[in-house]
Amino acid sequence: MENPCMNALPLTMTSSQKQVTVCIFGTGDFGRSLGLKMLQCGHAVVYGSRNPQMSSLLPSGAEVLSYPEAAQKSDIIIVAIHRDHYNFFIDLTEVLNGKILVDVSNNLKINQYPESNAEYLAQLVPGAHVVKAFNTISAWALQSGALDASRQVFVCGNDTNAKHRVMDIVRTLGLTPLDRGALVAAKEIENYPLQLFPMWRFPLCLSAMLCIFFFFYCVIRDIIYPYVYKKEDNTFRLAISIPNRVFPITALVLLALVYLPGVIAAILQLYRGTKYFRFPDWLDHWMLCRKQLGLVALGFAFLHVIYTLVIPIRYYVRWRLRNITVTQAINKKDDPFSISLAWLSDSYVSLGILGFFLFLLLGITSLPSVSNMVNWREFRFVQSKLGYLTLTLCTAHTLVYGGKRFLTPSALRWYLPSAYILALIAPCTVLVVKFILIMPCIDKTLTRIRQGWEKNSKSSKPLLFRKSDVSNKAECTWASEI
Ligand SMILES: NC(=O)C1=CN([C@@H]2O[C@H](COP(=O)(O)OP(=O)(O)OC[C@H]3O[C@@H](n4cnc5c(N)ncnc54)[C@H](OP(=O)(O)O)[C@@H]3O)[C@@H](O)[C@H]2O)C=CC1
Ligand SMILES: [Cu+2]
Repeated sequence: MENPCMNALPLTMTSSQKQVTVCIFGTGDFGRSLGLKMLQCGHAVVYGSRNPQMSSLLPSGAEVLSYPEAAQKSDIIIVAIHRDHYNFFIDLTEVLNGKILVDVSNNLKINQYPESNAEYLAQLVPGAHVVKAFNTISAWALQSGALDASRQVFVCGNDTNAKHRVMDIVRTLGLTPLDRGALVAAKEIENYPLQLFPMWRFPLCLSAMLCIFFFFYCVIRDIIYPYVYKKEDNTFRLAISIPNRVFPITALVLLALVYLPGVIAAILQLYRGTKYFRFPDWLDHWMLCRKQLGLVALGFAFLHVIYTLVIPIRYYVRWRLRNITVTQAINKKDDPFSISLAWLSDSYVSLGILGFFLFLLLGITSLPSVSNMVNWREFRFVQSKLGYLTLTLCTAHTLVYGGKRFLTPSALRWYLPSAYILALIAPCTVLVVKFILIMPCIDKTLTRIRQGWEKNSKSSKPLLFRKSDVSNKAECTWASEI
């Protein structure tokens, strides 16, 4: 069987680093799991507990003592206790002097206390070197070995030596330490496990809103309108026809919204004549979640593909085809073959296939494992050039589908145009503005601005960059160009 600890050991580790005696305060779930992992990885473990005799279910091979006794056995003490119970540390300040205290605690709410738990511990035991670590690893993951998704351990602390010793222990457990700097970073580290998909919230809410809007729009046009005017019951369209309209529309609008902030940012930079100005908050946030927007759009495009593939087996479609054929046979009259319709239909399908293929390619290259393997230029090429090509193909796919139908007055129902017309507004706007921006005269100015040139170089002072600005652009892996 594979050794649970050794599969990720760094090459530089020496055997002496492995044989550390670690003290763990608290014999609860986390203390037990971490102790077991440490024992498996060759460390000696001494537990500190309120009731050493009562402690059960502890990993065999570990010693259990009272808190003050256990503290004397090691100079690294992992505090696997909830913050509410830290008071007893006041009585241990002497014995903990000069020791490394590792705070693993989490809270129930973001920013629950004015200071981080680690800083609070440091205030209680001023003589100790407090290091924050391990809070992003769950007891369950430690026990089950299911650490693939969360091998990273954020570490921070004011004493560099103490921090490095903790990072060495983290490595011996087969985990990857990430140095987050001084102890002030503890608050951010403690908030991290409490976040619920922060970057996904906006894309998911937006797509839900778009879906709901277009769903009701289509219901009014395709179900209520025929019922009112022709007494036709089209409610069966709720199952496939309408979703297969809502999903591609949502996908196309979301894909356009991936590229819209980049276009807005370019216009802002041109207008201000400098890149050294902050973008407004909303634009900043929008740019940071472009990758998630793109992936949600890809999900909807996927649904559209599946819904389209089942069209030939639908009862309604088979009935209509049979009916048309029978009617033509009875009337002894057939439809002449229309070359233009054949062209339209084939181009529509072909544009859809190519658009979806490039869409998939964009999605795949935005995955960290793939994007880490390409250089910045290759990445920009895929995300920007291929991205715009995808948007163009998908927009053309929709335009060809509608053809002239979109513009005939009979397409209006209660003055409402086809939902596809609305869907085309965002992508067409992005493509037209982008087309203007890549005109040589404008593109030249924009490139100069991005290289640091300023229109009013004397008056404009550089402001601090934001996360989404140039320095961190690489983080945003769906669309990289602004
Ligand atoms: N469970 C998890 O998956 C994770 C937990 N953590 C953090 O690890 C710490 C421990 O969590 P967990 O093991 O789940 O919690 P538990 O409630 O299971 O264990 C807490 C331990 O704290 C000790 N303790 C000390 N003083 C007191 C007191 N006054 N009242 C109650 N218990 C006391 C107890 O050990 P004894 O009886 O031996 O004194 C107790 O077993 C927490 O800060 C938590 O946020 C972090 C990441 C993941
Ligand atoms: Cu389509």
